[in-house]
Amino acid sequence: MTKVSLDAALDAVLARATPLPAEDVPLAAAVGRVLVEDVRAQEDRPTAAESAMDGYAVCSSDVAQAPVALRLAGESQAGSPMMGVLPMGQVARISTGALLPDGADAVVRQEDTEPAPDGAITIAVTVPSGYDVRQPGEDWRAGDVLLAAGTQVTPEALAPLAGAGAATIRAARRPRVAVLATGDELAGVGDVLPPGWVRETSTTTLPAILARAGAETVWSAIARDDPADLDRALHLALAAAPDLILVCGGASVGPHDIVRPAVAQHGFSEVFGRVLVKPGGPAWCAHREGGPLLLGLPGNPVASVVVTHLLAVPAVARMLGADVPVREVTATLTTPARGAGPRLHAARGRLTAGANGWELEVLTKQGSHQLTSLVEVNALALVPPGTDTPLQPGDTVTARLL
Ligand SMILES: Nc1nc2c(c(=O)[nH]1)N[C@H]1C(S)=C(S)[C@@H](COP(=O)(O)OP(=O)(O)OC[C@H]3O[C@@H](n4cnc5c(N)ncnc54)[C@H](O)[C@@H]3O)O[C@H]1N2
Ligand code: MOO
Repeated sequence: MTKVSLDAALDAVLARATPLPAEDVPLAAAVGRVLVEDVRAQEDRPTAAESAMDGYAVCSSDVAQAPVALRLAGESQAGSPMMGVLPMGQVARISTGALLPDGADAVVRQEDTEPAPDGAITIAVTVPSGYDVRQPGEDWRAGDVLLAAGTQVTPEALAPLAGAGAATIRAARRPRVAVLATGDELAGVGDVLPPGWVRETSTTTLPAILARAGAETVWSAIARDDPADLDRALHLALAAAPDLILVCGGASVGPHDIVRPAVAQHGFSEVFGRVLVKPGGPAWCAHREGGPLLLGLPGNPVASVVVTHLLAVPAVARMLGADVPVREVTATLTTPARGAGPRLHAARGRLTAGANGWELEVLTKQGSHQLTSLVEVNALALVPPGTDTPLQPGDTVTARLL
């Protein structure tokens, strides 16, 4: 069984996590997807000169001697432009976003006008040409690349995509994940808890973490520590055509840890067998030609969460075609942080913005069976291997954001 550093484990996982085939994605479902093609604007934005304010479209030379009363020629509303040309010496009522009539070159705001006798309008101020006018193409020109291939779509970027007429985008499809929890002692969240059993947490938690990363869980189940049950569950998991399988539990060295041989029977070969990280030491990885990738997660529920963040989330990012983001900051410890001998210690912590930069509190109850710290955790303190003396408050540590 090969034991590797966390960096080597991540390299091995990423080497086997390739971007998935592209598909057309409706805009409403595009957040988190990574573009495989540039998105170009279909037309200029704005398409023509339009008003930035509610008021009156004028010819700036007509109001050079303001105050001046001018005849009202008509109205240009957003969506219903004024037809024809604005006659010299006249104004047109205009609303924000309405097309500027031909012959006008500026807008006077409503507040700077007053009604005058006979339906005329008194313009109280002078305005230069172009005043309060949105110029055609000032946002972008037809054909401009708005989002380049490789960009990951954010909720905010939906506005320019929609504004540019991109009803669909081309992006790698979402990774499909299967999650299998194993153990005779696992009870469902709503079940009566028999003595000696424990409520199963991973089939709820891990899909949620991976959904945030952009994956969809297409299958999940609990299997018993029984070769036939496990074999059947693996058949079903594979039938769901996943790109990534997470198998939780049975990773360690006990007599009921039968997952590795069961997986091998399905044609998988081991990529690595243990990782020098705490929690998560028994994490392992297996692969078979043509996929899927399989990550074996330690049963201890916190270890499975930590390994999902450290290895499965980057794999999902790579399958989506994204750069694997390094979301790390240097933080000052407000509590001690222990090392874990030759292993990297990924201690659950709470990162906050202090007066002098990021501060990290290592949370209490660091046992990998203890769920309490997951209520507050928002970062992992990465204490390097070989840290024999605990780090102290005031020392700095690398914090990985979750
Ligand atoms: N002799 C050794 N014993 C153990 C070692 C070791 O190196 N030598 N490693 C320890 C570490 S570290 C971990 S982590 C666990 C991992 O063990 P397994 O992957 O075989 O997990 P299980 O034995 O099946 O379960 C461990 C623990 O977690 C609970 N569990 C399991 N699955 C779930 C789930 N889906 N939801 C909630 N809780 C779960 C299970 O009831 C056990 O309490 O091994 C140590 N032992
Ligand atoms: O490393 Mo285990 O994964 O501590 O609980």
